[in-house]
Amino acid sequence: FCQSLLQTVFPPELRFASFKLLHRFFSYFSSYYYYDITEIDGVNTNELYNAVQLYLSSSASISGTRLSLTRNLNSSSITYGLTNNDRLIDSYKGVTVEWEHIVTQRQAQTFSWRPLPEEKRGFTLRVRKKNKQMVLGSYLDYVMEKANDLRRRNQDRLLYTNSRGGSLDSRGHPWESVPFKHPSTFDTLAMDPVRKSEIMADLLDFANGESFYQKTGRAWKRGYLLYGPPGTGKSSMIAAMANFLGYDIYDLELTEVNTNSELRKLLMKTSSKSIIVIEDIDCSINLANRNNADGGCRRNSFEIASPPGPNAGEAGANTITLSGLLNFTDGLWSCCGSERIFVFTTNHIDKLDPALLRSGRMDMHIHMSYCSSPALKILLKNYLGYEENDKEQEMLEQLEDVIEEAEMTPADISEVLIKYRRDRRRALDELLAALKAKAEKNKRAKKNGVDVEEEEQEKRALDTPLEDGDVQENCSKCEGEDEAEKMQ
Ligand SMILES: Nc1ncnc2c1ncn2[C@@H]1O[C@H](COP(=O)(O)OP(=O)(O)OP(=O)(O)O)[C@@H](O)[C@H]1O
Ligand SMILES: [Mg+2]
Repeated sequence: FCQSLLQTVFPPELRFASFKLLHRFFSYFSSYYYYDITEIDGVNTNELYNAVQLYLSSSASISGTRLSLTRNLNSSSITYGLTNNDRLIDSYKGVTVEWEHIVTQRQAQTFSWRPLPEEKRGFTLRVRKKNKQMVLGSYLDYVMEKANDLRRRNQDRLLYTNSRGGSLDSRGHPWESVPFKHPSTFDTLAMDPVRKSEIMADLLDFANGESFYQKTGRAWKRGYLLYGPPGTGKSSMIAAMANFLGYDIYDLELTEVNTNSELRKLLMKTSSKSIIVIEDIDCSINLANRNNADGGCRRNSFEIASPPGPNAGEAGANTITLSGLLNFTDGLWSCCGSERIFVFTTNHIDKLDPALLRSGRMDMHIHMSYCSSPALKILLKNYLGYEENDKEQEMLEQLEDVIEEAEMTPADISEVLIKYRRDRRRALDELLAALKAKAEKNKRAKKNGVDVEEEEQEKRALDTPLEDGDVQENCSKCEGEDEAEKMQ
């Protein structure tokens, strides 16, 4: 009755004006500002709405009473969202703000090119007047940044390969991507724990170092060289890095790339927050140490050795030079994107030119070596569920006595543990026997001056059955080149 009375006595304009006056009056005396962030801004989606939804999802998952659950395409994680009129308190650098999620029914729609959703959704941000500047400035930037980070982490990792060499597909992309779900993490990686935490700290420093790189005027990139015998965990380390940082991986097969400009196109099409990997760099780059006329040694010009091209007649080296690669990794091209990690792996660090190894290129050299005692404990724990204070303590001591001399790779040790994983005692006995046999062999070899590693690789190469047209590859896949040429 009152409402209808009001409507008859006061015309709509007067009512609207008085509401506006009242609103002004209250907001003048209120100590808060209110900011509305609607989901649809006109006809476009409001990016800030999505970012707030994602940002609050992490805290909502903890304190929200009624949540909406979503899972995006290509993601294995669930995102929690606030539902109708739910509110959340957030604090940032000592400032408290309140978020409220408002969901209302949309008035019946007149014709619209893009039908709008039935419900009108939005957030209202309540901020103390004195904190307005800080909230509208760094707080909202922080929300956007956290939301981007969450979005990336929620998305599954992608592995990009340049299987087409450097040529572009119909969309102008030189890379092909597949979902990358590699189980390797720093927990599963068997290596010295001290070294492992140094690497993780270095990676975090890099990922959180945007302002440092800006301040020092350095390109926001970092190079890691993983070196060591086959089967020591170099590729596993790369997967662990990607999972640890939530970065995608670009597996760059240099021998598929023909020219420096193709290489540049490939590298410029990589996204930030990614790891660019060149495995077995000593095999992809043929160290051609050329002497110039007067016999002096010109700066090594490296040509990429490549097996004959797709057409039988095409043979010989590509025109990519290592300096072309270094020009990119050195940052000349990092203008097109930052926050990139380069990882080169090799079985033979001694074959690499110091120019490649200097800091600023390969900033951190990581030696993935034969299994040590601390690494063995990690493998026993991961494969057999073995804990330090288990009753087989005496057996562990016997293993530790022989592990260094045996010089066995984690790959070989994992093989023994996998084979007998259902019978822990048997696994430990078999492992001890294998370690003792290897240590014995090393001792004999040292006495006769034989390089066991080389011998093992040749044995492995001979054991691998050759397919038709397959080229025998051994000794870190590159020394065998002359044998390979002979066999062609
Ligand atoms: N340090 C390690 N920790 C845990 N597992 C390992 C480790 N090293 C090797 N492995 C096991 O051995 C297998 C081969 O390891 P990986 O491919 O990482 O070796 P690699 O050093 O890259 O060898 P290559 O030089 O031949 O490429 C992996 O699947 C993994 O299960
Ligand atoms: Mg590898």
